Amino acid sequence: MKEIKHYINGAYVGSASGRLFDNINPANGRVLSKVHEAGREEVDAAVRAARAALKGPWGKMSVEERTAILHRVADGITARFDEFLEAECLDTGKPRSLASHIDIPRGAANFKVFADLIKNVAAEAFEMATPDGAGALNYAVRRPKGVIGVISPWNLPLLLMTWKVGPALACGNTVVVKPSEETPTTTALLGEVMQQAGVPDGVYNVVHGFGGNSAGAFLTEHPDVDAYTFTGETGTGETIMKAAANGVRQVSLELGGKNAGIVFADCDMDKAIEGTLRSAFANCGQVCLGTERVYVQRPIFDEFVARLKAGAEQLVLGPPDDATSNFGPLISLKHREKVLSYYQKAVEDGATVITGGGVPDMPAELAHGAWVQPTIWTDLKDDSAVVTEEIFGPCCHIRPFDSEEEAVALANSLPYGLASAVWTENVTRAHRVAGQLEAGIIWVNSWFLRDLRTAFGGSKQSGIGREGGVHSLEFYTEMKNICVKL
Ligand SMILES: NC(=O)C1=CN([C@@H]2O[C@H](COP(=O)(O)OP(=O)(O)OC[C@H]3O[C@@H](n4cnc5c(N)ncnc54)[C@H](O)[C@@H]3O)[C@@H](O)[C@H]2O)C=CC1
Ligand SMILES: O=C(O)/C=C/C=C(\O)C(=O)O
Repeated sequence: MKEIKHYINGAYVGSASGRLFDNINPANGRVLSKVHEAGREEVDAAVRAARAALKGPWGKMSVEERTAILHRVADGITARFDEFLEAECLDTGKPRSLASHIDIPRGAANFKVFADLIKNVAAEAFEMATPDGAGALNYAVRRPKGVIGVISPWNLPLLLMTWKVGPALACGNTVVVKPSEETPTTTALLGEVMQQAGVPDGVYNVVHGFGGNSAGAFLTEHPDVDAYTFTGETGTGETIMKAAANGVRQVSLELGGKNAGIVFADCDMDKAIEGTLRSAFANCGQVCLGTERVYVQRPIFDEFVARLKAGAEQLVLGPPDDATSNFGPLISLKHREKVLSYYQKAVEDGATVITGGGVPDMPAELAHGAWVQPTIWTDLKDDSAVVTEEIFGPCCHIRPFDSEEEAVALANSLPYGLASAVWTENVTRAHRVAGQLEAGIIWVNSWFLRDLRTAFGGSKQSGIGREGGVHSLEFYTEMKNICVKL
């Protein structure tokens, strides 16, 4: 059986404790590999390696040399595209069509974009007057923040991990990554690519394990990490923030959502249906930006519900190696329990189940997989847990509204504020509504259209800080003002 080891100081190493855990294929429940679980000892070794590497060749490189290496990392991912694709699909069960268009290409792009950005970004300068008339000149320089702890989730493993590692390395930092215990493989594989691309030892380190009382907690409690970047559940974000408060370390948190889609009667119905289908069901609903609450203006409500139902029922469930499938399993049986508990709650709360609501019949070889039906409900009250809590599954509740004000109030009614989608052909209304929505990302007549130069992150309990473009540079560098008296 294949073993997945930590990658520390440029070498793959096992755990001193010898503790291993199973990496399960969620499509069929079989064990894919055995993963070494890091103890404090391995986490400490990884942090020490990262600290030392800041003072080694990496810290002395020019921006040009560093960014040339990051381009080679991106090219290395592309050269081994099929290996990354296979690993990501086995770990997550997601369709190849999805991972080959989004996850793996973004893994490479995340290095190129930030390598190019760091070369071209200017820093500020201010001339100031002084009483003696000679003046002074202030100018800013950016310096790496230091050792960055990266804690990444399982839904878009390579994409979200490199979204943090790409800019962190472009800015000259070193990293210790703790990938999700559910999806360790592509993060481990990236170590080989880093080595071949000429990334010095200790710059990219990986420790495997779980969250609480395991590698995740050991990393966030480690006093020699300078900052943390995390994507995942809001509660986990709170725990990490508390740990980071010791020593006043900075955090960038991209957390949960319960995102609203608002569909006006003047929308282009074909586009709204296509976009809402993707936003509710892509990646089996396991995208933090996904739409779990759909508000539809009353004149088109029945037609919208009927068409979304038809679209959901056309999804083809199947494992990644089935080229006809476009809908995979959830990440694990444990996560399926959580999603099914909301399916049950919806019925208890009086929902009309428009489609789905349970576990599909799958062929015998997939019977132990984490399969669940795409599900649509109507008729729930606004305070039902199904409508207010993040489910992170392939499901949405559709509710009618009458006025624009009502739709905005409903969308803004929860403590989350990650993303929203607005569907209307009225440009004035689109701008007006987008301006009022309390969310970090608003899509108008689209969903998951990503320009990596833009600010990305959540408001309210959906996160702290923004990454993307220059915002990533803000987080991953320390800006220093130098004031020269002339
Ligand atoms: N992208 C997103 O927004 C994601 C949201 N979720 C949400 O979170 C729910 C629970 O899923 P989990 O995998 O348990 O998410 P999680 O937020 O607990 O896990 C994400 C990462 O954090 C690590 N982690 C967990 N506890 C930690 C701790 N105390 N200290 C340091 N690191 C820790 C995990 O090992 C993993 O690498 C899901 O049902 C979903 O609602 C989960 C994954 C991604
Ligand atoms: O950076 C992106 O394009 C995608 C981000 C998606 C998430 O953060 C998520 O699903 O957790």
